[in-house]
Amino acid sequence: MRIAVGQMTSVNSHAKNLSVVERLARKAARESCNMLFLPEASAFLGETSQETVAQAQELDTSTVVERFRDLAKEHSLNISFCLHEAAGGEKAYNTQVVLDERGEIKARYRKVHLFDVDVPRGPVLKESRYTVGGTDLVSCDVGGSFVLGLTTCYDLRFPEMYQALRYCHGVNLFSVPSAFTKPTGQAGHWSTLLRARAIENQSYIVASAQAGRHSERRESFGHSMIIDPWGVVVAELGPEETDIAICDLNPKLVESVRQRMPIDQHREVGRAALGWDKK
Ligand SMILES: O=C(O)CNC(=O)[C@H](CS)NC(=O)CCC(=O)C(=O)O
Repeated sequence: MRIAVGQMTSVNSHAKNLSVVERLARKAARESCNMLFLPEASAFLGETSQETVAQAQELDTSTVVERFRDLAKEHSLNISFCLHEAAGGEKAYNTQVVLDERGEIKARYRKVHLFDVDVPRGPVLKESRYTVGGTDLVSCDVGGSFVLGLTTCYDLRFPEMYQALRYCHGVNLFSVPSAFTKPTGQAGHWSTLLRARAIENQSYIVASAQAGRHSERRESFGHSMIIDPWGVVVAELGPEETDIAICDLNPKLVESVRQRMPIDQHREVGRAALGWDKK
């Protein structure tokens, strides 16, 4: 399966973001990719929480979702993208959607861990002010040989979520669409945690990131990457560019890493204390 990780600088306009997404999808299709992964808030990145909630979409009736579905169909491309989904009342879900190559919704994941953080030398962000946290772990089959585990941004700091997806859902590929802050990215958290999740779960990681300046008040770290199950960064984008990077995923590499280093059989605490097991 050939995949593309897409990077962009979303703003508070569906139309502007969709025209960038169209460009990335066209390029991914031209490069014979089967799947395109887009960052958190790929459809809309609000400058205020009120704006984000006001623009939240209903998946079933949204014309924005329809545009993504048309793109998937047109290019015969599986697409992972993110938007805020209306939750009723004053809040929204921070949702990742996976479309198949016919444009059908294959999976919907509502971000579980909300970023309520006073970032050292950075902004104070309080995601829970406008977002309702999800409660379900979500995975889906992609490309025949892969089980994709859906996670979003700040989830990256909660390794137990990745382990639950690996051991209970049989995941061997994780998506981590993100809008990582610059200070936490510059401190090395982004690449270190992504590589750790890949190594400890012996799985591919596709981390599509927002990049550069969205508005006067908001900037993201960029550096989208694809990491293989041995922890090697096999594709990476820069701090600001809008582009895709490509990788051919090899299911045999997952198998050989897991066979040579069988941590699934050695995880004494995981099995005894947590009771997680393979599906
Ligand atoms: O709210 C939106 O419009 C889009 N969502 C985000 O930007 C989210 C919540 S504020 N950002 C993160 O989770 C950053 C995590 C991070 O940077 C870290 O863990 O260091």
